[in-house]
Amino acid sequence: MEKKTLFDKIWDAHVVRSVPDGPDVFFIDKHFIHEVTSPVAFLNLEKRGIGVLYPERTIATPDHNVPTVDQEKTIKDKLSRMQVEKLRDNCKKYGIELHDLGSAHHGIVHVIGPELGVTQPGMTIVCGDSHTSTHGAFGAIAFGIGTSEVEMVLATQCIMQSKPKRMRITVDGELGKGVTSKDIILYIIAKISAAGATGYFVEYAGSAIRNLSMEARMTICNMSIEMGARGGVIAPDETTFNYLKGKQYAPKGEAWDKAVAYWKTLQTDEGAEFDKEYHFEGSDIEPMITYGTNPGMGIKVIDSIPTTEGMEGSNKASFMKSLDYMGFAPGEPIKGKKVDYVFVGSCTNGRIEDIRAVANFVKGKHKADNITAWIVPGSREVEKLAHEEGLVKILEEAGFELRQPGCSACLAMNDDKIPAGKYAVSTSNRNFEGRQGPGARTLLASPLTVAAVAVTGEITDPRDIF
Ligand SMILES: CC(C)[C@H](C(=O)O)[C@@H](O)C(=O)O
Ligand code: SF4
Repeated sequence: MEKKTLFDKIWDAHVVRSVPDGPDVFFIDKHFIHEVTSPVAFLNLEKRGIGVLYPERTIATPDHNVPTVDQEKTIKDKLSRMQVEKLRDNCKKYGIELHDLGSAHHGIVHVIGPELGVTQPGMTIVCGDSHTSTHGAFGAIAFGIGTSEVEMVLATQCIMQSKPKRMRITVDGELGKGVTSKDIILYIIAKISAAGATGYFVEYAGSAIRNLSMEARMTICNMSIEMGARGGVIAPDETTFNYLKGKQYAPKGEAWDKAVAYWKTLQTDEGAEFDKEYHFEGSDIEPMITYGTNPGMGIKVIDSIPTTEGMEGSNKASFMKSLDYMGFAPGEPIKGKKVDYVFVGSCTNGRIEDIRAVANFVKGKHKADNITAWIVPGSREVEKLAHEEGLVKILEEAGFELRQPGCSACLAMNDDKIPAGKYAVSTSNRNFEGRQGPGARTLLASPLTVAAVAVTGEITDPRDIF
């Protein structure tokens, strides 16, 4: 029998039509939409007089443009208000489930999908958003699409896709103290570069991955896109089933047993071939941080920024441009650099385990005077749990400001911006120029490292202050 990868099994089960040498026509099980990339898609549908084929397969939430204070009031920013209102109108018109501001399951689209149990193994999931890759943590094929594809999915529940190449990244062994899944993915991207997986769909495997919680797995799949991959996937297992069991949209009763039996087949067959393989050792990974302006420019917190030795021409020029933007010099240690802001949030690390990790770390401590500390839950559900578990109290006593759910300072599309020239150590996934505000300087790290930075006011190895 043909040996298949997990990715191929799911892909092949969703091909509606194969065109020789052309893209496959591919069925989409679930479609998430938000206010940024859906309005034009709906507008075009309307112009063409086409409806939404399966409204029950689409789920909506406003997340990017929303303010994270006073969400119950009218949105002040006109463009943001219009976008959120458009989303509301479109959902109403086409009968699409909307998790609106203030409702029990409002939040970042990639946080609420798993939380509701909409995201399940074996599914194909798309959204007009690159970090749709997050959902791959459940053993689903999930990837970001453009606005014209959003339109296509709304109208036909299908898209046309060429099959990507297959890559497997195996991480084996134990992780050291203070090392989190964010460090694993920052380490991988630093090793293979921000373009290292371009054209591939990545499967993450190995004992270090298997041992991670669902939330930690989501952090890894979330950042697959930051190394150019189309998406990332992790085979479902007991951790996945336990997470999903009882969730609102998870199958129930007999349907659950049937689903689990199928989900258990979603493994890469022994001997199946990948186009490219990487192996890493968990024990080589240490707390990581980025120093430059793409997520591949990462080092261990204890390391120095690379020198330009061996770099030439445009590589050297872009490296220096990046360091100039960051206000850093080649070869200098990153530890001890002064920081102005910390941001805990986003679809990478805005879930309850992340907030727990930060709260446990800062309990009984206080943020440094030079730090503004924002903590933004990924969803209302996360916010609720953080209150119930007493985490909000701990964080507020430590000087953190709790804001309402949304993308917030992950990207400068709403009011939460880092001022020009200021340094922010952030649990999000992108450190591009201007990402957190014009001129803002972003360093990506794990929630634990961010907590340590909040307490000392400078780049710190979390292992130094456990
Ligand atoms: C606004 C949206 C289209 C964008 C994306 O596709 O990822 C955003 O979520 C991001 O993280 O940059
Ligand atoms: S939290 Fe950040 S990365 Fe995630 S969807 Fe929002 S803007 Fe994109």
